[in-house]
Amino acid sequence: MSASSSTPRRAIRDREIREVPPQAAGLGVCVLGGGSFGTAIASIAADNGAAVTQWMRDATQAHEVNTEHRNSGYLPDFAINPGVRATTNMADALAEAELVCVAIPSKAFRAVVRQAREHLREGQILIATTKGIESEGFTLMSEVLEEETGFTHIGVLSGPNLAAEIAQRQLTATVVASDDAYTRARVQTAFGCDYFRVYASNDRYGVELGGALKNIYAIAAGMAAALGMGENTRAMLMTRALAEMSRFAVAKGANPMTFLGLAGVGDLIVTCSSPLSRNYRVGFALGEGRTLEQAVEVLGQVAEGVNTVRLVQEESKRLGIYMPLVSGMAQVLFEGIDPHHMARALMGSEQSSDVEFVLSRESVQQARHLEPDAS
Ligand SMILES: NC(=O)C1=CN([C@@H]2O[C@H](COP(=O)(O)OP(=O)(O)OC[C@H]3O[C@@H](n4cnc5c(N)ncnc54)[C@H](O)[C@@H]3O)[C@@H](O)[C@H]2O)C=CC1
Ligand SMILES: O=C(CO)COP(=O)(O)O
Repeated sequence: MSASSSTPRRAIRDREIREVPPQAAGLGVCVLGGGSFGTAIASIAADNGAAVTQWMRDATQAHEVNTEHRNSGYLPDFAINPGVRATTNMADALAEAELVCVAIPSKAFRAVVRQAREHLREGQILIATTKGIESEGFTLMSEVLEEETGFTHIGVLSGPNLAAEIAQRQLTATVVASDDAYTRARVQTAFGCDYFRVYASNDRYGVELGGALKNIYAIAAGMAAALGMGENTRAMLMTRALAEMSRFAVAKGANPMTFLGLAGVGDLIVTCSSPLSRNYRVGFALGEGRTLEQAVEVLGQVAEGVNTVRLVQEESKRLGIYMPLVSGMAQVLFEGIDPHHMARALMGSEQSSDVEFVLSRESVQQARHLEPDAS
């Protein structure tokens, strides 16, 4: 499908976009990764007038992006901005880039950054968009960027950002997180436009951790939906998920306030509500009675949350952080516990405080041991 033969809806949006001044004209943007999110953000930057290259390993896919302006493997129904130039040549992809976004699943992220390393230059901005954790050392993706390059301008892009909706130019917002003001400003210039808002944060760790953690609860929400559970259940799950993920993140050094933003509660809402989320779909398949292997195979793409459950379960045990939902999910995913049974067991777990920053868990526990007349 060429840009000119795209759907009427898309054609209407194209006309709207042309009225917007290309604020990123002259800015070189390179996206590493040919999957759905990489393709979606490459197209936003091109809509903004940036000179965009997209590196991918598959030559046939690169040819399709360059000639038909679509990516049939990952976003088959959407036209890509014809300004995106795809290539399998890393040196070529990075040559003119001021801003480099890495959209590669966590398992291959470091390997691809190492492949890119010899073509990168200090002064370039490096942005991680992957919501996953590396097993070795519980390392987040922007930390991998830092470790592998030692560069100054490093950040994270994360938020409620389903790629298929961005590709339709649905109104969307995200967060760029970096302690470096220059990085934040350049990312806002590259991607901020009339359908994509880019808010700023200086809590890189919290924003990045939020994106990774919410995948766990998206699996749980998909499972709950398949089991026929209602909206009360979903609201309880999402809110307790927020309590649990904030508790973990604060223990790891993040700012709890970050979790009130787009990369915390925002991303939690979207991925716990949408079958477009791959993590939600894995959970749904598990709730239908499939094994984890079957669920992952049917999906055919990476659901980062599966590995994240295992890593967060280990890390929370190591640090002594109470995470009943993570423990329950680990039992379902890796020990074959029936999801319904797990949900019932969770209903019997500790009834602690609602918002721990208002009333601590310790206060609730202490009060339980008081005599009735001593309250
Ligand atoms: N799809 C979405 O809606 C969103 C995804 N993300 C995050 O972005 C990350 C990347 O996501 P997607 O683009 O959606 O992933 P994807 O699963 O659609 O595609 C991954 C891409 O990485 C490539 N890849 C995998 N291993 C590789 C290797 N060793 N060398 C070179 N290329 C390799 C694949 O060929 C594919 O092009 C994910 O981990 C996800 O957490 C973030 C926001 C939204
Ligand atoms: O992170 C996402 C949306 O913000 C996409 O989630 P999935 O990886 O579950 O598709």
